[in-house]
Amino acid sequence: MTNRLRIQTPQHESVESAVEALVAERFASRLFAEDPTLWGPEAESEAAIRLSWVTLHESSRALVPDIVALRDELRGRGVSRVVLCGMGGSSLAPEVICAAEGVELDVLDSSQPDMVRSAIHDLESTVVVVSSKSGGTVETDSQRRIFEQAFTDAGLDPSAHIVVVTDPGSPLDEQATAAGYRVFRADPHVGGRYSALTAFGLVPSGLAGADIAALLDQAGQVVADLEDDAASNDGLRLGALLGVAAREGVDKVVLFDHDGRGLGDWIEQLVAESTGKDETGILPVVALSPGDPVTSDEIVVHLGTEDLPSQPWSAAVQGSLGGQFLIWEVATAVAGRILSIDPFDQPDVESAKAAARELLGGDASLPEPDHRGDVADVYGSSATSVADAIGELLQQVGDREYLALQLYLDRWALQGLESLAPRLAARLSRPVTFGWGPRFLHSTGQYHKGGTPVGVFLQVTCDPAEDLPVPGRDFTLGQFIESQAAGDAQVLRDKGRPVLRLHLHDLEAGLAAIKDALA
Ligand SMILES: O=P(O)(O)OC[C@H]1O[C@](O)(CO)[C@@H](O)[C@@H]1O
Repeated sequence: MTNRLRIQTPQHESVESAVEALVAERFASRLFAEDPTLWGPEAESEAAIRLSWVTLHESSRALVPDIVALRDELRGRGVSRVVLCGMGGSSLAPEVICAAEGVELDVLDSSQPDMVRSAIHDLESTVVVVSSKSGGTVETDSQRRIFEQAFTDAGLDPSAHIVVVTDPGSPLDEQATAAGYRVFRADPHVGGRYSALTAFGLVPSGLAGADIAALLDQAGQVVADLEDDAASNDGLRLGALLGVAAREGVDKVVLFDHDGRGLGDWIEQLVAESTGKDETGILPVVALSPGDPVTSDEIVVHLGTEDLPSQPWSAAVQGSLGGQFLIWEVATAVAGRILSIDPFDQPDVESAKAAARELLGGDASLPEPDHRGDVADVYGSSATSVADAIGELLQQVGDREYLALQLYLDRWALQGLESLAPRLAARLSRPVTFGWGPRFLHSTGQYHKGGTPVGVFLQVTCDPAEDLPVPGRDFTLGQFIESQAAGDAQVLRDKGRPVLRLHLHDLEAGLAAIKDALA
């Protein structure tokens, strides 16, 4: 498939001169030579260990035969269902790769007890890929423990059904090696959100049946263009467009994927976690239809088409999936350069994790609700009904603000709730993002806490139908997800942002009340 980028901007000269400056300083060839000095002295040490993604189309080749052989061996044993346990960069790329090829992959990126429990079935024919770069992400570690227990209870050997992807020497590497699991060690010089073409993207996708060799070929085909110090370089042009737009205050990017492969969710993490820091950045807004409402501070990007949207700031990006991964990674690195931020760290993600750890470990107490109700408890508002609390929150969405809907619910069971976002955006005439918790904490979570401080937040949590203990830990998943929501709310409030949390005791009635109030 031909790769093609079309852009439209009212600031043609500024974008052109940004591209010319990048060409003059040989940004592209230096990036592909892994030059860590491109983002300034403060970013240099992190960049020095994060740039190997530019060569993955070649260096990841060696993985392909091993993954295909394991897939054949598993299928020979009747193991064909693949569940992926992993958060953010450890799960978003495989989700897109498998969706693009129409192969089944159950992506379990949640700590919601009902959702995790619903993944435990057909164990005899299931392989669980446990993916974590750091090897310390609590969601992933908890899922691993739960599956180990489930396999053992079913009389199955966990080592015959669990495959691990992690960085060499991580705590997970050590545990998994000791337990006799099959371990794929990823390239440690690639950050999570740039890891689509490492073992993190390839192992689960390949086991599920995707053509991973073709994906690497596709990436290889765009390298010559992307490393070229030329004004025609699509990575430079897209990055310059995003960076210049953000500098002009057009700092939200609406992403609509015409191919329906969910590429927007992958770009969302890449752009939000890479740029959303130092109180600046680009907020991605995933659109559900090409006609979703757009505000004047948004740039609209359509994926999988050559047809430019009609908005003044817009782009159309067409191409193979492997090519798109690389083009967006280069563009994000370029936008980071233009915004003078380090596109390879995520400094504010840790603050919410730390707050959740304190709440879970009993070092801090969970907040009491401001109002207790039969259907829902209210936190962060003096209102005594769902409708009034939401009404008050929406009052705080002014001309500069955006609203973030953050639902810590079972995303498999409640698919379709995403449509609340565009409907609300039409009502408010402001951008509205939608995130399933805790998935979004590893994606837009960095931007919400570290980016431009104009977010207004609605959190929804619920009593699980049935809680799930985490084997070997002194907490349940229900306690964990509540601590995650409360921890994130605490960090946001400390930063002066409005956060309303509605905790539903009756899921159906609570969601109906929320939908009514938002409508
Ligand atoms: O692969 P890990 O180490 O489990 O991390 C998962 C995700 O968590 C983050 O570190 C932070 O949310 C992401 O950058 C990363 O993709």
